[in-house]
Amino acid sequence: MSQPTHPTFPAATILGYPRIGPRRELKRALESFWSGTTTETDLATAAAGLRERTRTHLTDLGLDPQTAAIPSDFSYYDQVLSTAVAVGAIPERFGIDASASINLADYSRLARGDAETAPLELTKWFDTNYHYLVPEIGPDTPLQYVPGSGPVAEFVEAKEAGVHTRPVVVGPVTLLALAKGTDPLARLDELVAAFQKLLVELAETGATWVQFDEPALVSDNGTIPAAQLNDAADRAYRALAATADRPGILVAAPYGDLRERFATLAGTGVEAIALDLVKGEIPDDGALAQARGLTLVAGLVDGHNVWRTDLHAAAERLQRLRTAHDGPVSVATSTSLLHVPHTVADETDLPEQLRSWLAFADEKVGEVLALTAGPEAAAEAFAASRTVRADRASAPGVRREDVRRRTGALTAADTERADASARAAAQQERLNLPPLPTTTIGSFPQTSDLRRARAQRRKGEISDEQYTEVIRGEIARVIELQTELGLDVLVHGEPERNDMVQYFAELLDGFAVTQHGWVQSYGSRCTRPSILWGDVSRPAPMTVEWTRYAASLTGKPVKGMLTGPVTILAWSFVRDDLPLGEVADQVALALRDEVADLEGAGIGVIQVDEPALRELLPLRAEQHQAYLDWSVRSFRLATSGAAPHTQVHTHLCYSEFGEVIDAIDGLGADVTSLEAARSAMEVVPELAQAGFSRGIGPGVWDIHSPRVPSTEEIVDLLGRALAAVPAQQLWVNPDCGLKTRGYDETTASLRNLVAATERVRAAL
Ligand SMILES: Nc1nc2c(c(=O)[nH]1)N[C@@H](CNc1ccc(C(=O)N[C@@H](CCC(=O)N[C@@H](CCC(=O)N[C@@H](CCC(=O)O)C(=O)O)C(=O)O)C(=O)O)cc1)CN2
Ligand code: MET
Ligand SMILES: [Zn+2]
Repeated sequence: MSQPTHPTFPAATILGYPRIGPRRELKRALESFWSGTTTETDLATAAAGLRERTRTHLTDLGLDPQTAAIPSDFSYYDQVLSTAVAVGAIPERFGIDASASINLADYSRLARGDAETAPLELTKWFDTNYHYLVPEIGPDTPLQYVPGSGPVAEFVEAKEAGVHTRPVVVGPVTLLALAKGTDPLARLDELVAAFQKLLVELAETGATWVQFDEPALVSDNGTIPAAQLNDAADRAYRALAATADRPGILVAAPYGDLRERFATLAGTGVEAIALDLVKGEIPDDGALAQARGLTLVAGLVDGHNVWRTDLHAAAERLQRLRTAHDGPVSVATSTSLLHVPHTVADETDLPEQLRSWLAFADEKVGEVLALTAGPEAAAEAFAASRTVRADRASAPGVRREDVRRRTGALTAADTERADASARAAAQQERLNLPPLPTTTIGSFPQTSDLRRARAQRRKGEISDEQYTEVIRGEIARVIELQTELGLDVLVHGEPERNDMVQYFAELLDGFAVTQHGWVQSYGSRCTRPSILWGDVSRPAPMTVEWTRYAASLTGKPVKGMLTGPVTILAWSFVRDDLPLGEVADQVALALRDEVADLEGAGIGVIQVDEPALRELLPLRAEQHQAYLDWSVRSFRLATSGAAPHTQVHTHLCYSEFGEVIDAIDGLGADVTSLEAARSAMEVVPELAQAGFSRGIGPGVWDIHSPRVPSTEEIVDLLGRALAAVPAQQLWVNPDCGLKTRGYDETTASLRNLVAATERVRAAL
């Protein structure tokens, strides 16, 4: 069989670019479409404008507009959803014709659900704070390529605008590895057949290269056993490579190391493989021998963090790869730039020195180009890279002896509390809670009034005193609402927090925050990850006044609310010059002081959220234990200064808990609330089997959807939980905080939650 020939792969490229827009244009366009303020055409026009801007901008930054160097990787909501839709993998319950192009209302319905239909499940994308929609692929799910799909339309749009792009889709192995349903892998051949049609259509429209993202191949955390994954990669790419008329195939493996799967892919007939050389290693000579003639795309610029690249070190590795590999070597980012903000140039409020250490998406394009040009041609960039690294190493605040002395003096005793049953007795005596206590996870709806007040304070339009009054007014309203609803453990509602991590980062030393550094978390929702650049300490209490005020308004217990060390690290850009465990200890000690101050203010229940505990779990099994050791230890360090009669809660969400069940137990919290509603409480028996004996609050209300759960539904969920754990262990709460919900559904749902609890209590 004659191999198709393909134009040379571009020397410099990126694996993807942020699609939300430098001022979150896509967010605004989506949200106004969803609210009915604008039409589908308005949304499509806004998106086309963003894509046009991206192509022009990347061209201006120096990527070649003619040789497939510019990726076309747009998605209205999520790239996994968009790929699933392109191959027609749409669950029947949505009543959508999977063989035709989907409209944006239906596309949105898959992501968001509606009154009758539950949306696709949302979960974490590898070890990032990005969330994808879980494809549902069972034996009967339709799988057929939809002609004129997103990747083709986007390629054609760019071509007509004079830019020859490289379409990016999620690869077949990753799509199935992430899917739920009975044995998704059994559908591999049909899925590959659908992708073959995509390849043919792309070739017909003139595409020369296509990128398949296959991050599942760098992980062994998935549900598919390693051998099967390797075999699937082999089968899928042999078949794709055998497609008669097709573009060149680049398989990208971001977030880790392909290991033995590199040789597997190399043997399939694909033309190019992109390696994450930030997280992974250069393949050994034996593996490279099998890749002779292939293009290797060296991911040397970190797509997942914001520090400027050490260009000399990267150039040295590039040279090593060029020497060892018999074939072309290109330069790229290690991952899509989806995880970093657009540009440092917008951050005019950052201290100049810190700013000089950073590279966001646009600056990373410059680094890729400098590496491609080499140390001589790009002498200035190389010199600057050296200067800023030296400057960073010696800058004040990066290393603080007071902070290092305190972490250096820690002992095992600092992570131990009194015996759990003694604690439980002391807490019950103090709190006197009914069986099945009801509570919420912390935040109440973030209204536009609150966000506006924060924006006004930032611009100096209202004073700090006026802002404080707005927040106190909201706290009083939220306390009154919870009292009226009859909840048992109240919260202040977190109205003062722009974000559960950024809020703390703004109050801790060692962090900086950005003005425009928005990064997509899911759909239209974004965060501005903080930058943890130096040693961390707490100059003053951070939450005590708000909590004390809330507690002064009620006789019921009010839960203090903190974000845990692991989550603060996971949702920030963290310094790369100190082991994560040491950074976590610094953050934990700051939180430990906050716990002590909350206790001092008379607060008897304190929740330390760790929703990101699972997120940072390494993608390779042999690294799990070391991670769980430091992460669990840092949580315990933050919380174990609490007196026995202080009830410590924790909260986890947004993931499959299976692999971290023992770690959840290891956190040692008196009460643990977890997301559970969509999975019908399956985590409760898992915890019970693992011997978990402290309080459990499995979520009974899926707060990611506007649907109000009925009283009967909640009674049913509580019944399932009670089948696995004794009543005295069970708490009743929603899946997560309510900040993204409105007040109507919040009030109605909490009313049903309390009514259901009363019904179940009466039957105990
Ligand atoms: N960091 C983080 N990661 C997380 C979560 C989380 O809560 N935080 N939760 C999980 C799910 N992910 C989520 C991520 C974002 C949001 C979210 O609601 N984000 C908000 C922004 C939150 C925020 O930073 N708000 C700021 C800024 C708000 C804003 O847009 N201000 C306007 C002006 C406002 C006005 O005039 O009305 C502006 O700057 O232009 C504030 O409240 O102060 C959004 O996209 O809309 C929710 C969940 C997992 N990962
Ligand atoms: C993503 S976990 C959120 C926990 C936080 N306390 C809240 O209620 O919003
Ligand atoms: Zn949560």
